[in-house]
Amino acid sequence: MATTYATVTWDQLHRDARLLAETLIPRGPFKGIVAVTRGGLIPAAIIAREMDCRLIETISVVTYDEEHQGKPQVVKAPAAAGDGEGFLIIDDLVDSGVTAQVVRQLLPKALFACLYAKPSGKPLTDLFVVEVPQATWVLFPWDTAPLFIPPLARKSETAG
Ligand SMILES: O=P(O)(O)OC[C@H]1O[C@H](OP(=O)(O)OP(=O)(O)O)[C@H](O)[C@@H]1O
Ligand SMILES: Nc1nc2[nH]cnc2c(=O)[nH]1
Ligand SMILES: [Mg+2]
Repeated sequence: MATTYATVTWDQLHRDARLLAETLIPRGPFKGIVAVTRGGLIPAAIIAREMDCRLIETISVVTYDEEHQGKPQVVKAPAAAGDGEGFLIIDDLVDSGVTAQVVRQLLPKALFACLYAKPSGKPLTDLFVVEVPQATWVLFPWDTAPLFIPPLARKSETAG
């Protein structure tokens, strides 16, 4: 597990997805979007809305599966996207790049875009919005919940 965390709020995610849509529009039009589930679903929904795209396919890749000794498994293939020609692939992030590599092998003609990219996965993307250090763990809004923090004054009372 990474040593530091980067928390992404709903607002930030929405802004970053809109920024990505803005840079993607001149690269289109696209026949459809392939969302990499599950993390790519919400970014893909925001981008599809901005790009006025209604054909949404999904691909699901499980990478950390002990049963298959860590070999990535495609548990849902993107049947409607063929070899990817004219399609846009959306994921939330690339880290090691393993997921992106599997997706690209299945859809070699598609464009791969994501919101956040760590250095190892970056070469596998065509477009991303923000680079994140390799040792940082990105906390997405769906991974987190607001937490009560005691006032500083009360904290020092208990410490004293
Ligand atoms: O570059 P990688 O090292 O492959 O990591 C990136 C992938 O990891 C996360 O998905 P995860 O497999 O955790 O599943 P989820 O999208 O269902 O949460 C993230 O959404 C990317 O798809
Ligand atoms: N939420 C989350 N999932 C990941 N999967 C691989 N890297 C990451 C990360 O930094 N954050
Ligand atoms: Mg994912």
